[in-house]
Amino acid sequence: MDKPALSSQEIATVLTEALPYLQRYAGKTVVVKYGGNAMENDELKNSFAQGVVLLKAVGINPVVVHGGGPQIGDMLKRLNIESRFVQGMRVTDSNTMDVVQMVLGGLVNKEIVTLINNNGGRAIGITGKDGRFIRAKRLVVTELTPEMTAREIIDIGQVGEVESIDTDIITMLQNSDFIPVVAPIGVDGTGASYNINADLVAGRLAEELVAEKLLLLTNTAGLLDKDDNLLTGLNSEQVEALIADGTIYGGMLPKIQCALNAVKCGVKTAHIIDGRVPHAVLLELLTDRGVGTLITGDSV
Ligand SMILES: Nc1ncnc2c1ncn2[C@@H]1O[C@H](COP(=O)(O)OP(=O)(O)O)[C@@H](O)[C@H]1O
Ligand SMILES: CC(=O)N[C@@H](CCC(=O)OP(=O)(O)O)C(=O)O
Repeated sequence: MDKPALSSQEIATVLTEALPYLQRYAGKTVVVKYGGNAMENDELKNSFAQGVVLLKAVGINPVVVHGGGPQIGDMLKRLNIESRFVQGMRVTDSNTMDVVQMVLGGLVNKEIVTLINNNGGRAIGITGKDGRFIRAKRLVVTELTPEMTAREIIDIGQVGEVESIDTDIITMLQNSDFIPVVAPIGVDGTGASYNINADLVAGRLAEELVAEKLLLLTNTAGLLDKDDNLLTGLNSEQVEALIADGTIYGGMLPKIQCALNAVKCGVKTAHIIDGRVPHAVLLELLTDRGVGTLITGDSV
């Protein structure tokens, strides 16, 4: 069925609605985290790539950080390697690390690069090992179960946290009109690889670049309350309360933590948005319609 055409006036309204946003964000950096769960189908992936290319074309600097958790999970299953998560992080032994590098650095990264390039952009895909630009260290995870008398460290293998980020390679690519596409793999001083949750990389990169915005695309309407209602705006105290009462759990934990850290560290706003909505990035950035949860450092 043909899509209903917009009238000329409606088209003009859409374009003029975008004008103040285009003026506000021109020359600014926007870090977009594209979660593996939001890469549901080809149409969605292509509309994401179109949005990123459009931003670059109008003088905004998008930096894409992608995940690929479900894609890693599928490949591990095909290879009969069992996988489990502890506090939202994939336990990563050396076989799993190999698969993480193949899937994130190879398949997913190059698929996004290809989609952006096919839509007329110029994307360059990198992992944190390129130029050693994401320095990582082992993430220490602890737990306290009723049987324990004190918190204990759990070994989750080659899972990393970001130690430092050298933004030179990103700014160099931006200045040459390329769109950086970053896979969340870090490296330590010995050259060992680390599997880092993509939200953590996106948040830290947004901080280091002092980005205007951090957009975290996921597979929910945003942050939901216990009755699945969308929470449109939250500050750090409200978020802490929702973590404490169990409303925020699993994969949403690193997402919300990195959004909070980012806004505390100078990123103007962070948004958790519905990556299942076609053109979610453009709707969030260039229209009056926000499409998810806004996180700010202060009261909202
Ligand atoms: N309060 C919450 N609101 C929305 N989603 C939540 C919440 N708490 C936990 N989640 C879970 O977090 C998931 C998103 O995180 P994740 O699976 O890591 O996605 P992504 O691949 O986009 O990073 C949601 O699909 C949902 O299952
Ligand atoms: C340590 C850890 O859990 N790393 C993630 C990296 C990918 C990721 O973060 O992907 P999403 O954004 O799609 O969830 C993983 O192995 O799944």
